[in-house]
Amino acid sequence: MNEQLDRKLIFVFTGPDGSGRKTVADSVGATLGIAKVLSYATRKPRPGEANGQDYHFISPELYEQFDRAGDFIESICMNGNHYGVRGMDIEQSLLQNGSVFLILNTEGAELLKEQYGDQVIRLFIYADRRTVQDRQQEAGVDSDIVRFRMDQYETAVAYQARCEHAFENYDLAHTVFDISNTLEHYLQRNLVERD
Ligand SMILES: Nc1nc2c(ncn2[C@@H]2O[C@H](COP(=O)(O)OP(=O)(O)O)[C@@H](O)[C@H]2O)c(=O)[nH]1
Ligand SMILES: Nc1ncnc2c1ncn2[C@@H]1O[C@H](COP(=O)(O)OP(=O)(O)O)[C@@H](O)[C@H]1O
Repeated sequence: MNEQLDRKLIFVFTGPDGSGRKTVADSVGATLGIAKVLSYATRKPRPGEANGQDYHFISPELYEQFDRAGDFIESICMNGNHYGVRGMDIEQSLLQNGSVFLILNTEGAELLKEQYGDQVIRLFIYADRRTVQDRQQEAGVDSDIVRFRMDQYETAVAYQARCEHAFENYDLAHTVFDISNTLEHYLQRNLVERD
């Protein structure tokens, strides 16, 4: 990757499903004016979700086409649905927008770190098991999906040790404030280094 892109940062929000990664990430992104790089997903949008806002919702055929072309820098299959990020989207957004953020499960966070090294800052978002389960149930997530996700809870929590930062998420405003402060330090340091 060229030197200009090297200096920009890729913030990856990760952690257990239901911990609040999307909610927190979108709020931090809006607070700091950082652009989101969206994943492509073959699942159907849920009520309230929009194409181009939550995911690029695409058909399995188009997903397969991108996959065969080698577009996905990382890709997973979960509950019969495919999710992936195109490397070209990350690089284009870094060029156009400066630093960017993504929301990924722990495997995706690890693969991005392997690929982009020091440019990737992993932000681990967590809450206790009971809270995470209750939030998903309240949000109307299908009970089979909640069960599947809770089976992965301990494995996901163990990934905290590998992340650059970890933030508990109980009081949303507090979480967003803490993370925004942390990221501002990175962004300012990069500006100074560039002078
Ligand atoms: N590795 C990877 N994980 C992803 C990607 N897009 C979404 N995910 C994660 O895949 C899991 C399943 O997503 P989904 O059931 O749709 O839940 P959502 O988080 O409510 O969208 C979640 O943990 C997502 O964060 C991706 O491109 N790569
Ligand atoms: N701090 C919080 N307090 C209460 N509810 C929260 C908090 N953060 C997120 N939520 C809610 O929890 C649910 C899961 O959050 P979401 O951002 O979708 O999690 P994830 O992306 O980690 O799966 C959503 O209904 C969201 O509104």
